[in-house]
Amino acid sequence: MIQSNNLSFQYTKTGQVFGFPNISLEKQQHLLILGASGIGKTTLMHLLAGILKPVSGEIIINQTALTALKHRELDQFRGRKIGLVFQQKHAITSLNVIENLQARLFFSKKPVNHNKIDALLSQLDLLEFKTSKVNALSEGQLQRLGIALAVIHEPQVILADEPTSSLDDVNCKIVIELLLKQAAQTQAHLIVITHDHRIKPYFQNTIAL
Ligand SMILES: Nc1ncnc2c1ncn2[C@@H]1O[C@H](COP(=O)(O)OP(=O)(O)OP(=O)(O)O)[C@@H](O)[C@H]1O
Repeated sequence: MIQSNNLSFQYTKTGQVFGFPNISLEKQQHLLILGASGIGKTTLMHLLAGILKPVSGEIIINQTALTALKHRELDQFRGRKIGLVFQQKHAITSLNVIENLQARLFFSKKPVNHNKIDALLSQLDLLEFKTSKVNALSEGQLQRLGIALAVIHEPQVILADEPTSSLDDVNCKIVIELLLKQAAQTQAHLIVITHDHRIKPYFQNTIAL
């Protein structure tokens, strides 16, 4: 269950005040958040991930009020319960594919299960690149690694920032279907924040910023 009420945010004391619509998702429901460039989509994603603290309002994820957590508790909560698919690829370039996944599990304090890692890499068509260095991967492979890094620790919420906007129609379909499949496998909520209207048909719940 995810709920947000009366969320607002300001980057600086005299800067623009961002107000966000309330979110209410029941178990396993997904959400598409649409909005034009600069409207505050990434800001909202960072609030939902606990990276930014709202000026007012509250966010509750499966009985935990993010807004009541202290800095360290919030970091732990994010590390264990949230999976982030970033706009920019964020794998560690000095490590290979499997080492990146192991590092992610280490930071989440989750055990390394090699069968699970192989199964995920296989689903994402990355198994043969398991020992490849990140900078040897293609753009599409890097994007799929981004998804693997977001879901390997089986988060309760997958937050994806513009995962499809730079993709052609074929790859857009592949990526959104992969994200939905991963969410279904771990019974996670999937929240996609984007200006890409092509993925609207995949979501029952939509909010426009
Ligand atoms: N760290 C920051 N300090 C001050 N202003 C910021 C900061 N980050 C973002 N902003 C401003 O806040 C507004 C919203 O930014 P945000 O990145 O949330 O928009 P967005 O809807 O995700 O845009 P895009 O689709 O172009 O990525 C923009 O005007 C941006 O310049």
